Amino acid sequence: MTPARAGARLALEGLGRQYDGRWVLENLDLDVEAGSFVSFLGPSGAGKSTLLRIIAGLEKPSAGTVGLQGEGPQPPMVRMMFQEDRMLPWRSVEDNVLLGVKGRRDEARALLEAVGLGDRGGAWPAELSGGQKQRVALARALLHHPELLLLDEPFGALDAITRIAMQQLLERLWLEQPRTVLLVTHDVEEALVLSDRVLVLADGAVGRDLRIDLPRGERRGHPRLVAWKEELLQGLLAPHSSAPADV
Ligand SMILES: Nc1ncnc2c1ncn2[C@@H]1O[C@H](COP(=O)(O)OP(=O)(O)OP(=O)(O)O)[C@@H](O)[C@H]1O
Repeated sequence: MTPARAGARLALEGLGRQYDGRWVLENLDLDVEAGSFVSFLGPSGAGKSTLLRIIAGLEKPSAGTVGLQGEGPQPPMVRMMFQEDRMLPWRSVEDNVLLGVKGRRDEARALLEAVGLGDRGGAWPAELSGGQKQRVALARALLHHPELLLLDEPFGALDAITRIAMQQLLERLWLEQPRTVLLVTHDVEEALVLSDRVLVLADGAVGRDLRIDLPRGERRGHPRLVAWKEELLQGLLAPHSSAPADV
């Protein structure tokens, strides 16, 4: 039984974004419950990153609104994590976690411990593996106690084993601390294993909205998960054959 969770509630209404007269997102309506873990799949160019950037406030929509309701009256804290680590190479790992933050060194150390890098705080970014750098990026995002965590292909550059380890880490941290998570991924299994809900973006809107009600921990290899994966892959492959320019 999943406990009642906090985190930000998200409401998108009539959201649209156009570039050079072409609508990448169009009239998109979406409600995301506080504390839920939602993944976005979709063919390349479907607008997944654009959507996350708009929700993060890094980009303005051409139409519609983004409604964010946090736990208190103030706007919720939102943090975004990207595929590349975006660390400053001349600062230590610990100082990278503390980027833009005064003090709170003990908290940064505790977070590095939580992501399995308790002994690497004094290292330079160049001394870390790709997976370790993404752990640092996760610690840096979590230091801000985001009520909404936006993850844009955070494990896309990692090998398959490291990727599964990172998925497990992310899930553990999410179960320990309530927050809303939106994950953009190309990995259908990653989406199905981690999410309460999987959304497929296609033609500027939500084409598929799947609730994953299988118990966490029993998902990998579960027949229903395998069937969903097959179905989603078929759907994702279909548009590619008719629109090779978007692949
Ligand atoms: N700043 C921009 N100027 C012009 N076009 C843009 C800009 N940003 C994104 N686009 C276009 O918008 C569409 C959606 O891009 P976006 O990066 O959001 O897709 P995506 O679903 O995240 O793709 P991918 O899975 O390949 O990362 C693409 O056709 C892209 O070329």
